[in-house]
Amino acid sequence: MAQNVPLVLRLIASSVTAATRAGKIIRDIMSRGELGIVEKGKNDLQTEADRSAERCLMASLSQQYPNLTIIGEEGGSHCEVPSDWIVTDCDHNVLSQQCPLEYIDISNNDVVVWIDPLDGTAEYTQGLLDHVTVLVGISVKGKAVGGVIHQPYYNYQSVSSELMGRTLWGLVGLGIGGFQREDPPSDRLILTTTRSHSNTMVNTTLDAFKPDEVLRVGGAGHKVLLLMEGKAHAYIFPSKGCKKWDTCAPEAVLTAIGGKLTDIHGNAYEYHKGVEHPNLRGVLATARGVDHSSFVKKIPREVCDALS
Ligand SMILES: Nc1ncnc2c1ncn2[C@@H]1O[C@H](COP(=O)(O)O)[C@@H](O)[C@H]1OP(=O)(O)O
Ligand SMILES: [Mg+2]
Ligand SMILES: [Mg+2]
Ligand SMILES: [Mg+2]
Repeated sequence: MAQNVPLVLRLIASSVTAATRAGKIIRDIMSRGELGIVEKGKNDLQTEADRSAERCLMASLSQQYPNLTIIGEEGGSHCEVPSDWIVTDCDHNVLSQQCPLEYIDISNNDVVVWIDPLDGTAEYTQGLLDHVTVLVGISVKGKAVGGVIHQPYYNYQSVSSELMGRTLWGLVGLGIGGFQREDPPSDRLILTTTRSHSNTMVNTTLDAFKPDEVLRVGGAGHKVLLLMEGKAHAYIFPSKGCKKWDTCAPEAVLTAIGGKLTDIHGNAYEYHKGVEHPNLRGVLATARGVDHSSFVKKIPREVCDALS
């Protein structure tokens, strides 16, 4: 039955189960306590959880979609993975959805999958566990249209390990699942930004908005969740450092819910397979119902010039 379902919907349905399995691997590695931290660059860590979660996602998706371009943050080799890391079942709720007409005839060549096996690595190593997400983004003809965000430690302070975690998905033109959206308050301005990759440009920009509150938290996935939960109006990161695998899934899910994610000039990023990986012009994302262009206009001129 799944074979009759259009590729994009099938991919989201497979990504929901694969991302959930990857989240279990991330929790198991933390419980064992051997993180195997490697420094990839300045302020840029990788752990055994990043490597193992990526191998789980890569093996699971490439087995089912052998002709698809799949790009993962950790760029790991395709070595053997434990058989119980390969999950090939689909989420039935996603499969039963009506696919928007524009994606019915999409072929393998039109699609690139962007995988961030563990977003918020710095925070993971510091025990800020609910900042961690697993991101699977699906781009079609260069646009971020589908996404899965799995938060393996959602509710970890209040429920047992079998009950913690949540997985949400979105497809532009269809909507979202696994999540109840909320609007941010109308009487105050709340911004969210990086906690581990801040600099003068970030702080100058935030000051220009005169916010009532700034939530400095980890992860691109986590910050977009805050926008969709009504806990912040905008996610502002006027700096280099984020990459396509950080923003593809969050952009798609946020767009599907009515929000927007662009560079700081208000222009969309491209996600085709030849694109450069870094998001060189920063990130600006706004919640549904928030005027994105008014945020673009308030970014200080010198910051725009530095990221042009
Ligand atoms: N300078 C950087 N070097 C490496 N990764 C970065 C950098 N800045 C941002 N990122 C990635 O973007 C995510 C969002 O940024 P931040 O948490 O600082 O708001 C980070 O969790 C990290 O993803 P990852 O943890 O998957 O490597
Ligand atoms: Mg990383
Ligand atoms: Mg990331
Ligand atoms: Mg990562």
